[in-house]
Amino acid sequence: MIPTPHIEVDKKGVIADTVIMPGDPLRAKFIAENFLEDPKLFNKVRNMFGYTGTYKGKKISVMGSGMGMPSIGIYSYELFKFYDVKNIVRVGSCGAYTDDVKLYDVILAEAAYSESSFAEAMAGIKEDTLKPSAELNKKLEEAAKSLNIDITKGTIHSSDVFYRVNSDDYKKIYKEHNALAVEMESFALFANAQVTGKSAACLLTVSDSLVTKEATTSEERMKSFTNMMKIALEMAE
Ligand SMILES: O=P(O)(O)O[C@H]1O[C@H](CO)[C@@H](O)[C@H]1O
Ligand SMILES: O=c1cc[nH]c(=O)[nH]1
Repeated sequence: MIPTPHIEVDKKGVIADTVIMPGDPLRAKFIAENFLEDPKLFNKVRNMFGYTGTYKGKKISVMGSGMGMPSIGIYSYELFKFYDVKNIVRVGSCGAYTDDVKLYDVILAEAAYSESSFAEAMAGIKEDTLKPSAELNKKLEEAAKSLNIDITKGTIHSSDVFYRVNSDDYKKIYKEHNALAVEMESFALFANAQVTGKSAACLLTVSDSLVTKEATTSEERMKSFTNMMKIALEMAE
């Protein structure tokens, strides 16, 4: 079924085996324009920009996912199921739940805990914690090491809500699930990888802290989170 309702590509092979996937489509544009050689725009439906180019000679794609599980649920499923994409590496921003991680630190998700009904609605998956591909994580760790970039490994929280009436709710989630930080997509991405037999992983950069209330600007979030981008690209290479 190509093109799909949300991706206008009508041929297989235009999108690479590995897709680097930030939430923000402008971050996808930034990665394509600053890191890929000869990037070609393949999708602009709903301004969800997707590009294919090469990195150190290897074909690679980068595409935005939008915010939240319904959005990444659509894009990652279409990429895995209809465009034969094998690997999706999310590169996102997150809010720290603990002082152990600081602004700009890079986190490699070892598991995503969520209260979301996405996985159960999608495929009857009842677990509230889903795992990324162990193989992709190993390669991402090796890539980070080769680039001399420190990463923190641990569980993350994939939340359906950005704003909570009780802003201290995170303390309970941190305590019960040992989640280092919060973002809004990985649980659905990992569920779709499981359902389609493909591979997914997630690197996050700490954009703000629920503990200290420090925060980066939206400009910084779009452009300065380059360490996780370099790790993901190096892994694909
Ligand atoms: O920076 P991205 O990848 O969009 O990730 C985080 O930022 C958004 C919220 O501001 C959510 O999508 C969350 O997961
Ligand atoms: O989902 C997110 C992303 C960044 N910061 C947060 O507090 N939540």
